[in-house]
Amino acid sequence: MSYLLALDQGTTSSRAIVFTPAGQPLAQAQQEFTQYFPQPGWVEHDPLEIWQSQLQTAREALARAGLEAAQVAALGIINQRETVVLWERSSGKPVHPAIVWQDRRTAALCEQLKAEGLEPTFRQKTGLVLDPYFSGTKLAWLLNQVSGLRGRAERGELCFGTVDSWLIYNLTGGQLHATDVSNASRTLLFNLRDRAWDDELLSILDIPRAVLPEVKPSATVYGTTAPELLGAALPIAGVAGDQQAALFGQACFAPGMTKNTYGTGCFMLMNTGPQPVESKQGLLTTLAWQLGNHPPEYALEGSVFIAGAVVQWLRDGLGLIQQSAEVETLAAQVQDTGGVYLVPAFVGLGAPYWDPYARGTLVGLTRGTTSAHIARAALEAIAYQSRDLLGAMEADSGLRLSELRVDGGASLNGLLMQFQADLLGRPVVRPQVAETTALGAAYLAGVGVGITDPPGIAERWAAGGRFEPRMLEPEREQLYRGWKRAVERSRAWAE
Ligand SMILES: Nc1ncnc2c1ncn2[C@@H]1O[C@H](COP(=O)(O)OP(=O)(O)O)[C@@H](O)[C@H]1O
Ligand SMILES: O=P(O)(O)OC[C@H](O)CO
Repeated sequence: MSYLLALDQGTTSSRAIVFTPAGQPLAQAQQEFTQYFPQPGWVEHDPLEIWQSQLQTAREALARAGLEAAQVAALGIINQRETVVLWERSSGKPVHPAIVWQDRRTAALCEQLKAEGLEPTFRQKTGLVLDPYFSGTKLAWLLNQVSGLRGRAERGELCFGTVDSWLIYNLTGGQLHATDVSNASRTLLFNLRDRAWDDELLSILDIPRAVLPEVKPSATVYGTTAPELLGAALPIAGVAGDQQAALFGQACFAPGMTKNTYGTGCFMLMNTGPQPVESKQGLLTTLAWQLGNHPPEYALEGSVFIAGAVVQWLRDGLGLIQQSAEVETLAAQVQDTGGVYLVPAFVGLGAPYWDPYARGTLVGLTRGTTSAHIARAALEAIAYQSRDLLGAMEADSGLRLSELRVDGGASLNGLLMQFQADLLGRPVVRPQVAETTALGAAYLAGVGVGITDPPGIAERWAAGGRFEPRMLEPEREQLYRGWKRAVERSRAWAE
């Protein structure tokens, strides 16, 4: 009876996993969906394809687990964050393709807001920076650029949501227009301390309140699914952004505990406890979660836009490998990159640089450079970007990390994890259950219906692989200096 169903709506695929009450995955289903690149720097998804793929995976996972929906105690939703969906309140029809977090179309609007001196206001109230990454300027773009939408939004005919809201709306048969605090904290419209939509920010971006969802805790009963969808009315009891959910799934409950997720991008989050910590190093301050009526917890976050996606580029763009996992064998053909650095600034650079005009750069090539050197440079770039984040995080928090908990698709790569440990000079630890983000969704839902709690989750967390640093400090620092030089070459390129 107390199985938990996690819906993990990621950037490139929808996934559903059924977990046992003890947090072990029982069955899963996954579906990739289409990525649209209508113009350079633009990235879109079809909201209906997101919904359909998510629903199908939920049904498949339940079928594979051999469970009736009625045996599931609760459902949790976690999602790619910041991506904007706008739909008709009455019919549920999207009025535009979803604008994905990676989309850079609002770079000029962000520049304009900065030129008007508004960045400190956004930073102080939301913990974010003025970068096209976040939802607010994407929603403003839709209302300003697509004919007819503003009037309809003002009349209350449209709903805005991040992907969690879109799924909640569909799962409840159009009954609920809601989001959780962690997703709201990624919109540029939400006041971190008041935990409410902020009138001043709404007015700057000219967003009518009527489009906004109701904001709720991350673990609480939102409502129930329409019974015909999954075969029973399941309580939706956990909702969070996927990166915050991974922090939860990694049991990072004490201030200072940190995880890094290596998926499409790389997202390092440090729990900072019940108070938001302002970053001086270009990191974000974000809401980690709120469990029922308890006070919320906050996190510092470093967001890197391209991590595992650089491996996809080696596969799909360059054709160097057939499958992502083959990158490890190719990179292992050489001992080092032979001085080659790849800066994967394909959609600009996120934390701590925040340069939407940076572009991908490959430097240090010689006649001796082979595909193996490039593959190795691609993997190392993921680790260098994470080192940038860790350095910033330790400077902001004043803490020194004793180890880094890792998860996500690319964390399965042993060569990358060893290089990461070497480059950080700290142990890197992978948990036994690799599906940490989905596990976070299940746990949040479990907390929402009162069948689990953080101490129980922390007790169940168990280490799987552990990578000890082996590199000597002079080599580590020399390599890292090279990376910093390479980053400089990539910057302000598309300006
Ligand atoms: N063995 C591997 N080595 C490096 N990268 C990998 C490996 N396996 C998968 N990846 C990368 O990990 C990413 C998928 O991880 P996942 O956690 O599922 O991401 P997301 O949730 O962002 O879709 C892809 O970008 C893929 O290229
Ligand atoms: O889809 P993922 O797992 O790469 O996560 C995307 C992030 O939530 C974007 O902020």
